[in-house]
Amino acid sequence: MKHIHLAIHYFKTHTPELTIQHIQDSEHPLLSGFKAKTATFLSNTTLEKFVQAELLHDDYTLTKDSKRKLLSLSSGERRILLFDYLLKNDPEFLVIVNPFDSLDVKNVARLQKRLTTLSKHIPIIQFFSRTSDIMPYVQYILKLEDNQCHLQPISDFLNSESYHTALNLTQALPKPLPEAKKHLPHKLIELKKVKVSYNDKPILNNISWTIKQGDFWELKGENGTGKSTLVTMMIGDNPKAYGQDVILFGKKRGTGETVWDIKQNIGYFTPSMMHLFNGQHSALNMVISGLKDSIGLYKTPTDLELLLAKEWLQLIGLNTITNTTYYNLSETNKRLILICRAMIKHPPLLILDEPTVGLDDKGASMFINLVQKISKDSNTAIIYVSHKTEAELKPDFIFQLERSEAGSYGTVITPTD
Ligand SMILES: Nc1ncnc2c1ncn2[C@@H]1O[C@H](COP(=O)(O)OP(=O)(O)OP(=O)(O)O)[C@@H](O)[C@H]1O
Repeated sequence: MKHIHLAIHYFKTHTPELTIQHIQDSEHPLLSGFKAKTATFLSNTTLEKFVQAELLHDDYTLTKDSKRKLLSLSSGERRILLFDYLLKNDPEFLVIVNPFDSLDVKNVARLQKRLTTLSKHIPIIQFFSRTSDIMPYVQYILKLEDNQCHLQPISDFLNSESYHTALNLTQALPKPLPEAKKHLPHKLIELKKVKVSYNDKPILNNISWTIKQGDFWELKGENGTGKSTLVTMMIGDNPKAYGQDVILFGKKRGTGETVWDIKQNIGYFTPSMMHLFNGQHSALNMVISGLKDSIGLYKTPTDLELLLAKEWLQLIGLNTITNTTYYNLSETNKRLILICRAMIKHPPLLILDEPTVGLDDKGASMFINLVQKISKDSNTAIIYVSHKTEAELKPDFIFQLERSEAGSYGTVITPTD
């Protein structure tokens, strides 16, 4: 029997669970194969349930063989474990929600192969953000309109899609406030022969990396090679930096500087921090709050601060929505606002950890445009961590982590156009 496989554009406003309910209730003749079947969800929400079960009830279902806690695994390792577990249990039909997020190229290929095999035996529904993630076996795009299911052949959908929307970034990047100017060394970060191991397992081996003012770096490496570990060394969050040759903003780690001193110099963004910002603050106040290092705004801003935040919103074309509640913005606009919030102080270093995960093609393209603008027009150094190759990114250098028995070692690559 040939199964129907669907893809659905993933919007955070519609939970996959509710959409699946509509599909199962639908009388559409092509959807009858989903009725009265139990869906297995390969999703972050499912993963989060296992994490909570571990934290709250000492339930080690996923990690009982590895004897490691889920939270001590890298984000890719966690997802692979979940997929292995769920796929072993003979699902009746599968719902996969952005299944390739946080996976390296090899793991993506491995999962694609397994899904292709499974598609011969069970129906699969894929929620996607990036069109390039849609699996070749998918026959229809499903759209919900007024709770009714509409199917469009995949070829019609792909022919009608326009993938890239550039942000019209003609304006200059707003300048920092005059008092924000700081004297920092040309070499912002210096790591020399850094080693990290966890429970005697070597993770990083002799990593030497210098990040200078204004550099634009992409940090790459397979799942579990130590990218996040390396980032935590730089943002002052990893005690393993003590006693090693780690110089952050001119000061050797462990010579009296506080984590706060270090973080003052860093703007940081990763999608998992989005949940911190679900308050009722306006878009404008969210940007200004970047000057105060607070989540919302609790003090009346000065006229200069207001003007500066408006310039940032104007840069990204959102000057008409200054008073809109951040919560009600689209996913893309929320992220653009959070980058402006991180950048309003012109921090010496901006770290973006898998920043486009969950964005659709247009959103990712706009986001990358803004990152490029920041790299060209400011003295802020950027570290961009990602598995996804974004053709438009164009970093100055790539720091590539390669796995070895003795821990990962790092290679500097200068991309050629
Ligand atoms: N606290 C910890 N205890 C034990 N092992 C750890 C701990 N933190 C990280 N590790 C291990 O160190 C290795 C590197 O993890 P890290 O999160 O830095 O990798 P990564 O390159 O960011 O991976 P990914 O691409 O999957 O996010 C992994 O194998 C991880 O399981």
